[in-house]
Amino acid sequence: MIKKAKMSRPKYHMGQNTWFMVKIAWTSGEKKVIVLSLLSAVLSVALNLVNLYVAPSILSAVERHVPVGELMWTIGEFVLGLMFVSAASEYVNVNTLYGRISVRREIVARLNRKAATTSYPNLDNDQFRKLMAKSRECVKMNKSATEAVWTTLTTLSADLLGFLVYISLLTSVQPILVFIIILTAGSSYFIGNHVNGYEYRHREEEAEYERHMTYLSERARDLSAAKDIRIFGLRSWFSELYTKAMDAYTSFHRRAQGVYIWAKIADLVLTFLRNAVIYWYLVRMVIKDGLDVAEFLLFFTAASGFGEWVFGILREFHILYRQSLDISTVRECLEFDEPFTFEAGRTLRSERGRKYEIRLEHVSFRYPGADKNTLTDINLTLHPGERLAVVGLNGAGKTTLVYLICGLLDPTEGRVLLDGTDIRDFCRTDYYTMFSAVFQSFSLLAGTIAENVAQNDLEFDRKRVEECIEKAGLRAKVESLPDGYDTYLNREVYEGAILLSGGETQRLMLARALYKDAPFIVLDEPTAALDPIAESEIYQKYNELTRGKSSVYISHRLASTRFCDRIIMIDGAGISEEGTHDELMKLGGKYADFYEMQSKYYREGDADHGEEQQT
Ligand SMILES: Nc1ncnc2c1ncn2[C@@H]1O[C@H](COP(=O)(O)OP(=O)(O)OP(=O)(O)O)[C@@H](O)[C@H]1O
Repeated sequence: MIKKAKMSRPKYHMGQNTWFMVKIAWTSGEKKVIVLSLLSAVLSVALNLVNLYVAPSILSAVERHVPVGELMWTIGEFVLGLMFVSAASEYVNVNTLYGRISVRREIVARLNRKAATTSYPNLDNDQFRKLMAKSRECVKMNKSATEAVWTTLTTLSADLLGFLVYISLLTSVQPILVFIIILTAGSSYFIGNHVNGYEYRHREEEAEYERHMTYLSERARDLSAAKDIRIFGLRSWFSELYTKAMDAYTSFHRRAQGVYIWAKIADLVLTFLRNAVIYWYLVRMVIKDGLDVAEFLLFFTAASGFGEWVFGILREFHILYRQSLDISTVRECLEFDEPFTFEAGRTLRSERGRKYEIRLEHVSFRYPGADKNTLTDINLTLHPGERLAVVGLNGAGKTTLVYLICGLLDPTEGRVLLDGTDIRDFCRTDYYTMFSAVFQSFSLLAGTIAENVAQNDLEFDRKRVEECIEKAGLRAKVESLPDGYDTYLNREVYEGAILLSGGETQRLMLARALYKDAPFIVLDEPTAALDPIAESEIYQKYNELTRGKSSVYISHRLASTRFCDRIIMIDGAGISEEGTHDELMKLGGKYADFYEMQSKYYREGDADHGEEQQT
């Protein structure tokens, strides 16, 4: 059973979204998109009018027995007119394409900016994530709403202009004709629209059948499934499933075709009625008012064409309505509320060599939707220049604490203060400049090793990059590569790029943190992927790596936290123990238990190993 997703009302209507697109084109230096769209509409109506008048004018000249020269002149004028308008129209259409792509690209850039700079909690917010995913669909291709809307606006403008021109022509003949044509074309449109909307209304159902068939045919070809298919003799089961899916899909389309036939019949009947009425009126005018053949042809063609304009206006409004829903989605995503303050906050410049203090006052934090706090009533001061270790079991809240310190999350209760000022008052982007960090999940960009360390592809201090790579213990590896510091990372983008191991990547991230040289350094399990030798090397260098900075260090290996000035143990939502390694060992609490447990494991491991070797 396919569930229908509940559609919420769009925030912006058609007019507002059209204005939004016009404003983007205007401000992004693509004014010509607007001008060319209007020009294209005018040319399209002009072309239609030339075509409308060509046959009646020549017929009228023939009827009046004008000299051959004059007749040829009339024909020549129309041919030239048609050529000129068609060429101009083609020129405009070709030239409008790149501008439209540019406007769409501007929206893509805005979405990318939003995704990269939005407040961290938004990335965890379902509504924001859905809006972002939907928005990406709305900017993906030429036929996406943010580009195709220009075609709709152009066609709609042409339809409206054509409608006005034709209405003035036809009301001069018979106003009632105008009314009848609007009525029949309108009815034909609404019936057709309702019926043709069948596929749109059932698109989820159709997509489900398609997904099912694609899955089955892909699995049948999939190498990893090939063994099971053969060993377990799944071929006939697969065929049966595929036949069932195909039958369901065919039956869906048969149902849809059955519905469409009624739209066709309704359209035929209405067109027949409309033409019959037009013929009747015009024939009556020929008999009663002496309308000549050329005029008859002109008015009959105009009356039939008028229906097209009416139909076109309704159709384009409908398309615009759907595109407007997509544009509204993009706007809602771009305008998604930011829980943090950025430009409006106080500016903050990190001063080289200056040491700062961070204080957490009665800080509690609960993830949205969670039924209990991850952290409760934390009071903690990270003193200037202090090296603080945070330890605790899995899920105790260590990373969450670090996110609160770094300003990636805001407390649900309490405050985080930087030198006495609530960090919510600062521009958050400025606040982030205070931190160098190595998190558990890291991000390598498609660029060279040097660019990844400097986080910049334009200007960077190459010597400092090399020093940081050296400190992080990656120099030998980097220098062994043919392109050294200019070696590309990320094989998805660069052919021949290299793949670093987990430990090498972690060292690279450490080099990046060192290069940034911020007042605070945050290391969340920075040695988890390192081998014991590399890990011990980092511990030995820890003083040097964090010299002149305050640091927060998370680790599960308690032996590695001994060199920190203070250790806090997080347990059951709060800080349960606090002190130096020796103080905590003396206390004999959980820290001491865990430490003993780990040391025992290693000692026993060594003993077992030793025994094994002896036997
Ligand atoms: N985005 C999130 N939404 C909801 N709950 C979350 C989210 N991130 C973490 N949590 C929950 O918060 C708790 C603390 O997570 P956190 O990652 O801070 O723990 P940790 O002590 O760093 O764990 P580990 O040692 O495994 O890295 C966990 O129970 C986790 O499931």
